[in-house]
Amino acid sequence: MTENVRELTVQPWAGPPPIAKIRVPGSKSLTNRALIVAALADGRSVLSGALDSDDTRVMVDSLRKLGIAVEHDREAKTLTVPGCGNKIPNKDADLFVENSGTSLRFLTAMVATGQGTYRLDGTPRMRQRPVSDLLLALNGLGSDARSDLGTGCPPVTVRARGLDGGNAFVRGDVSSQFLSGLLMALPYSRETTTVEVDGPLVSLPYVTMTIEVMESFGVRIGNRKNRRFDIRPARYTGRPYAIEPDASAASYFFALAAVTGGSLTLEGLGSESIQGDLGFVDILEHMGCKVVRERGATTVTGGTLRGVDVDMNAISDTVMTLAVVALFAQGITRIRNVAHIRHKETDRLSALATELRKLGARVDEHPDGLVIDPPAKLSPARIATYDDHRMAMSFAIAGMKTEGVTILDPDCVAKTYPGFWEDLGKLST
Ligand SMILES: O=C(O)C1=C[C@@H](OP(=O)(O)O)[C@@H](O)[C@H](O)C1
Ligand SMILES: C=C(OP(=O)(O)O)C(=O)O
Repeated sequence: MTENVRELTVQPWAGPPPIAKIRVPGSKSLTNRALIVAALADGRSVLSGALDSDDTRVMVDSLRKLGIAVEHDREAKTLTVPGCGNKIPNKDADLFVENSGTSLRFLTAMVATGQGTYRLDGTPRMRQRPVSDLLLALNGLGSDARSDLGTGCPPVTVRARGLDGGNAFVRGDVSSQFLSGLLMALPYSRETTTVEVDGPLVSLPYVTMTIEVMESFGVRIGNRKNRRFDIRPARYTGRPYAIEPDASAASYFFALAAVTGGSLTLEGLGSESIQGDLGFVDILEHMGCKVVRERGATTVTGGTLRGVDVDMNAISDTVMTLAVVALFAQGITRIRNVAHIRHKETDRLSALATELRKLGARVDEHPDGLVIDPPAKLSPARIATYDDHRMAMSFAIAGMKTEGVTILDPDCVAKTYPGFWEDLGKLST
């Protein structure tokens, strides 16, 4: 790969298809959940295998501003969290979460369990990402949480006086992070709370993940039926907690195996994984890859690829990865039911349509998805990344198969995977 400050031209894979074992860094979603739950807990937690990236750094910085002295051992990849036993030490804090959706939504719910005034803000893009449905739910439980500019987005001020409990409704079709944030905070309400999801719930596996992390720290959700959750007052207990490698990050290596005909084993991501995004390999299998699922590892071996028609609502962080794999398949690929990805780091459907077209694909953009008709031969292109780590990492895989793919602003991968280019480079050496 040749690199300068602003762009990176990916060197196509040369030589026999890759056969390798890889371990990607820790899961962003598990690290940020474990941090919230450990911070509220009684006692100390040691999180091992934790991710160290922009999204987890802003979470750690925010917890420190709340007075919770999280220690980070970079070498050992551990975060040590002295739980505050739900007594958030600082009564006034300004939290800046850059463009981390999980941090913004989870911290907003967490601080509402405290007593004090907390302001949360982020990048200009974070200021366009919705949060009002979470604020409405918190206000229904006795909080005073506002979107300061009246936009329904950050900046947010929470004047916290603890949560009463009772009945809450939360919308589920914009982001599952509202519900996940609420669920993690609600054991600290004064009374039992029943949360009901209004309408459809996107990204469902992330809610299951939330419940599993809560259970690992000793809190069980009572009833859980028809998108209705009963949460009784309870306390988390600090503990050692091991974080799995990130399944969304793994998707780029699974995709590389798929398009090169190689065989890549992702270690630490086996049949026991609690991350929905590992389901990405099911789609690759459908497209013609061979998939071996074991305890502790998953292997994808590339084959002749055919287009698919797939609902990706549950695993939408891998939409961009699939869209790039679709460029190398025979026939059309249709991706459905992911309108919610227009609210993420960028409008991902629009960004994908624009950049896939630069490579020569014919793309129809629908309100909730894309239809991708791959070209006979890809054109060289300069790929804009829209400050979206997943645009950069996904289109890197196109560059591993095609001459002349240049990724603009490649460092945006730092949001979840600062070592991505290095890890990809190591495979070819
Ligand atoms: O809860 C989580 O950890 C996440 C939920 C998903 O967001 P939405 O629920 O907004 O789809 C996902 O895109 C994000 O990267 C992580
Ligand atoms: C959507 C993402 O992140 P978040 O919502 O946590 O900012 C992502 O990592 O793809």
